[in-house]
Amino acid sequence: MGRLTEAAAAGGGASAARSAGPPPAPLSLSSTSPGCAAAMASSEEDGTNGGASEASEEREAVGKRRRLGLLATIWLTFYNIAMTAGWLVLAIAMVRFYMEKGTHKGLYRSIQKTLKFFQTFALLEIVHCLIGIVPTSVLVAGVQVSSRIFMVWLVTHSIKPIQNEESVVLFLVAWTVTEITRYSFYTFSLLDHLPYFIKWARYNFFIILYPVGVAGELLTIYAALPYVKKTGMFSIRLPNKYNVSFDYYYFLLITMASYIPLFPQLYFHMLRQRRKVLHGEVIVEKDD
Ligand SMILES: CCCCCCCCCCCCC[C@@H](O)CC(=O)SCCNC(=O)CCNC(=O)[C@H](O)C(C)(C)COP(=O)(O)OP(=O)(O)OC[C@H]1O[C@@H](n2cnc3c(N)ncnc32)[C@H](O)[C@@H]1OP(=O)(O)O
Repeated sequence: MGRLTEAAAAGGGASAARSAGPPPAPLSLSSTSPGCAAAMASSEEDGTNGGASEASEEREAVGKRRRLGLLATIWLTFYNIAMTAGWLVLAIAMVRFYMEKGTHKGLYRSIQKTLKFFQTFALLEIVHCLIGIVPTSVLVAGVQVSSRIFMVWLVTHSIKPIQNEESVVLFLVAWTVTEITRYSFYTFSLLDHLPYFIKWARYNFFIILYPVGVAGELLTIYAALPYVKKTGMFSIRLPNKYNVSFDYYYFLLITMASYIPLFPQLYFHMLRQRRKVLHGEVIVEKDD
């Protein structure tokens, strides 16, 4: 039996509304539940939603907002405006730095406080999913946010010699452009005034920016390896009274390897979202 799991959201873009129905399955990176084969069908072809009028979309948006609750809507609007502003400040600081100095050396040092603050603040995204005020899967948001926190605090902040690597600029630029687009998308969606170019940017930029960001992150971890091996930082050697050992060098290697299964899942998740939001496709789950 086919089961409709994601309503086409083509017209109104993504409104933050979440409340009706249970939270997404937390144990799958996919937006579809395990054991089900997801089949994509164009709403225009099957007529499930393609003909929805603007009035019904508007009613749907209003209904969603009501269910979400005033407090959650106010909080999310504040959160998204603050995050858009934060990443804009970061973008301006980076452009100004490069224009004044003509080099990327010292860039990370000059913007690190703002970066750390706003990227760490993004941990709230996991909380938003957990308490159900946004419909994103906890696991998808968790992998996305924790990999960023890891890059910021346990790699770039902690391993000073790599801060001037070109790869750091690569992921900084990818993150910054992505987040300005993403948070302004959420903000305008909540305010029901989403310009098409922001929606378009949100669901097209990632096609290039995701691989660029991932390349920047992996190259930065790679550049850190010799230093980590030489210093033995964050590692615990035997013998010790707890009889535990931990090698940060190998941890970094495992983290790099974990991009191989995890990144494609995030990327394909975004491609599915793109088809849903820009092309009005619906996902129909088929139970085995
Ligand atoms: C401890 C060591 C860990 C190491 C792990 C190592 C493995 C790592 C592998 C992964 C690598 C990731 C690397 C990454 O850092 C690289 C980059 O980011 S490069 C830059 C490019 N990146 C991107 O484009 C991704 C950006 N990220 C996202 O889009 C999201 O974070 C993501 C969770 C991936 C996807 O989001 P989602 O599925 O939720 O889609 P939507 O955003 O469209 O949202 C769905 C609905 O929820 C509403 N929503 C969500 N958040 C909000 C909000 N803040 N305010 C209001 N509304 C929100 C949204 O509107 C949608 O609503 P609706 O369904 O009603 O339309």
